[in-house]
Amino acid sequence: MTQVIDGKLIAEDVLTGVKKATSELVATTGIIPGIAVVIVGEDPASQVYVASKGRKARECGFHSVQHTLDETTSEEDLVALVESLNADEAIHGILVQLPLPKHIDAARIIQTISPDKDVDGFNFINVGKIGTGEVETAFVPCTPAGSMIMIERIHGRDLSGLNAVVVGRSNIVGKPMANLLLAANATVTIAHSRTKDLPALCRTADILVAAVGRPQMVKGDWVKPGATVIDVGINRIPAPEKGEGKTRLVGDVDYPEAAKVAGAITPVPGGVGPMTIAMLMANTLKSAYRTAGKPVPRF
Ligand SMILES: Nc1nc(=O)c2c([nH]1)NC[C@@H]1CN(c3ccc(C(=O)N[C@@H](CCC(=O)O)C(=O)O)cc3)C=[N+]21
Repeated sequence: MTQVIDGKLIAEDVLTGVKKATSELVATTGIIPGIAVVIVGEDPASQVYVASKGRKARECGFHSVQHTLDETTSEEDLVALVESLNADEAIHGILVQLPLPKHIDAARIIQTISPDKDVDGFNFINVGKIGTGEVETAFVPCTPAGSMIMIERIHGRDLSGLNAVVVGRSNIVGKPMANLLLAANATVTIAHSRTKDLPALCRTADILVAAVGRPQMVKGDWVKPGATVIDVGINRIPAPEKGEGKTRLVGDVDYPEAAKVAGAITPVPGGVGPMTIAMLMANTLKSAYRTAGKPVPRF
């Protein structure tokens, strides 16, 4: 039987640990973990994610602030806001929601966030630490970190002897994911749009991670029987069966087909998405513990 990896459940596990560690930190040091989420513009999908991040942060007992800036905000104003958050002692984690409007240089904004508050793990310092195996002291990007916890539930921490294929080479998911799998001793291949015979390569994977942003691209016959499939995609597609103009969420994997072949698979929704938010809380907690000079709890 195929095991459905329940992201909501595992995320709740992580969040329970975060809540407990937050109470301990507050009780022993008076430090309240603080997170700032910055959003530029009114993209409705982004608003939904940002709202749920704020809600989870408050559930964890964090201090949570949101800055919603106008679509026309200048790059200089955004840099100034990030610098003020860098200097704000009540804030341990800063997240600037991506994508940013075209007139803003996202790379500059990401590098402006202090590496010590970079809970997204996108800053060069954190990217470099993960690339050199310094995973413990880095902020690990939330989606790959959450995916690794799900993989750990199936295979344990040591992936020696397992072939992992990551489809997608983004800085946000594909590359850090590959580095984490490598750090866990998997044999890792990164595939992308220029890869020759992608289906055949995917069939070599004991662990297949789909992070391409193309709805239902990974088909059932790309999956090795018994493999673990991690679907990072979140795509909204038309769902005429639900009524005129309605949509539904699907991943980058053709779930009904792939679920028949896989040993374990993450659904969409309810898979990697909830884990991403949980890891954002875990990273913010980690940052607050570091500020307090206390050993960071592990999840
Ligand atoms: N700096 C930055 N960091 C991010 O981590 C970041 C970002 N920018 N920009 C946008 C994306 C998207 N993202 C999601 C997180 C959780 C769900 C999630 O929990 N999704 C639910 C479904 C939600 C729904 O129904 O729409 C699920 O998969 O079950 C989705 C999307 C984080 N992002």
